[in-house]
Amino acid sequence: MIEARNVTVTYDDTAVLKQVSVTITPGTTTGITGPSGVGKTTLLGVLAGLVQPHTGTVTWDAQARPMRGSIALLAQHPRLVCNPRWTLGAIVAEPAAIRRKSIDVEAVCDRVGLDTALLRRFPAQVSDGQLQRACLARILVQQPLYILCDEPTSMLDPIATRDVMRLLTALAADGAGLAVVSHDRAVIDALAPEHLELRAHIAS
Ligand SMILES: Nc1ncnc2c1ncn2[C@@H]1O[C@H](COP(=O)(O)OP(=O)(O)OP(=O)(O)O)[C@@H](O)[C@H]1O
Repeated sequence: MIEARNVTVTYDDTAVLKQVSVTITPGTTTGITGPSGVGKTTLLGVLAGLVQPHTGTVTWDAQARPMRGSIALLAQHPRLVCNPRWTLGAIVAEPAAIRRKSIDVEAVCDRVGLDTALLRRFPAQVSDGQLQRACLARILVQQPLYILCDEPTSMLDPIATRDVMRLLTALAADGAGLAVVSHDRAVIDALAPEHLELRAHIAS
């Protein structure tokens, strides 16, 4: 499990997260909600090992660092994190290429509802929702222990939102530990009966 204990993150002398504790457990989904700017994305960064807390501790399966390939981040704006020079096919297949493993691309695309014809295109040639599906397909290929999702449905229509929520639920049922950030309480309530509500506080 990922355990964050009494984590404080400060930017420019302003405390964004203050004494926050949360545990991400394999096979369960933990919702993280709260108003804009309260520190939800920052907390995901801490859980991913990308943001160093100023005080407090984070451990990954009792280790001081996450195991390589054990965490996948589903970004709020996939366009900002996907390499624009890579086709969707390369983006999806990279985790398998690193491990020199073969994958059933059709099965993976089918599971996330991505038309395989889009795999030849570059990120600039597909919609946000299609790119989001490619990122989900990449996560299926990676098979991480933990999936950290930042507003996973914010760019999707209601049908795509339902599909993504079903997929995330299935991934947790398969044993992944999920953290899902959303400002939408309906999404959090549907995915994660257990949730952490971050509240704005007076900076000090
Ligand atoms: N690298 C940084 N340097 C300085 N301030 C930052 C940095 N990253 C985030 N912040 C600030 O920290 C606060 C929390 O940002 P964060 O993105 O974690 O909030 P959030 O709850 O995810 O917001 P939203 O719901 O709008 O996406 C914001 O006030 C933001 O301006």
